[in-house]
Amino acid sequence: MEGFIALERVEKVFSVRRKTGFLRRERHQVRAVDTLSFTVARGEMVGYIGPNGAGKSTTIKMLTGILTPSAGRLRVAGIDPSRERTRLAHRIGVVFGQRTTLWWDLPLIDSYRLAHRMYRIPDTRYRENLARLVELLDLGDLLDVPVRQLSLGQRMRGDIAAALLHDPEVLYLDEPTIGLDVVSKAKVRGFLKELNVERGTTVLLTTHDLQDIEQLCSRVMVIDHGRLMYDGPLTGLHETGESERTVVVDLERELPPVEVPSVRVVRVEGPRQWLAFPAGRSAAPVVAYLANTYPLVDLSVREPDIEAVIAKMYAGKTVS
Ligand SMILES: Nc1ncnc2c1ncn2[C@@H]1O[C@H](COP(=O)(O)OP(=O)(O)OP(=O)(O)O)[C@@H](O)[C@H]1O
Repeated sequence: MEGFIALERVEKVFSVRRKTGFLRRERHQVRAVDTLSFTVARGEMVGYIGPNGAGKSTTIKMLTGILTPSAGRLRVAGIDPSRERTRLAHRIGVVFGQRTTLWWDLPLIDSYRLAHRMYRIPDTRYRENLARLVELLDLGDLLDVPVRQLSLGQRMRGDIAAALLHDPEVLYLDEPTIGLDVVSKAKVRGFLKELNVERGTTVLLTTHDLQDIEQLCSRVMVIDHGRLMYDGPLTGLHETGESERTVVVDLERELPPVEVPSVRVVRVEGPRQWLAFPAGRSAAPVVAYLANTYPLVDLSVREPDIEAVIAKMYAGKTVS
């Protein structure tokens, strides 16, 4: 089993009690993660996405050692997380967008001082890292502000710095841009990109915001019902989801819907027409046919909306 992060047929089954009647409860099992196998190479930045309840958080919790797998084999940097959780903690950083690890009532800097001692970061390294993170994440004016007074975007940047003070080789990010405004999102994304390129930090990113994935990850894994449904480049999702690309044509004048083999006209508005065809096919023959047959003024090809593609995948097509 190779890879900096490696899972081999990992399972996590929860036993839950369900109320089935007055005073009656039955035990039943929830298979949150089901024979999951994948590897992530050192320095990769991978998106880990799926609908609510798909098993993403459970996977991350097993990767940090908080949860022990029910079956299978799991390694992070050669370490078995649930057996050597403390040793692993020095090599990984975790950011949960919906929960802060910072001390709510204390100034931001106090949480960093605590991390300094908790991770036993050598003094010089701590000072260097703090200075670099404060600069890159624009935290200079915030260090003396109590965490509860920070805006969501400021707090998120504060949390990211806290997760990186001890120079982790792996960073798990769970919804790092949730609730942030456009400017804060751009800041966080810009920083993560730089971190990955300059430090070679391996990043596993869970998000519902597909722009995070589009802008940061060349590889994406889609999980549903605890199983891996797709693993590959983001562009490949279009084909998997059997979505459609759209050609928008501007004709010289209003005309009846154009007729192009294997293409549907989905909308006509004056001289402008919208044509749809399967995303997996090349646009070249469609464009050539249109140019030879109709009086064109302009033409553009639009890629399918990724959210729609994923929604289609979730609607029942299992692909591996
Ligand atoms: N401690 C637990 N006890 C019982 N069931 C659990 C526990 N933790 C998670 N589950 C169940 O396991 C499944 C996967 O949950 P998980 O939190 O991993 O999903 P997720 O993909 O992270 O979802 P979300 O996007 O909503 O955070 C769900 O059915 C959930 O109810």
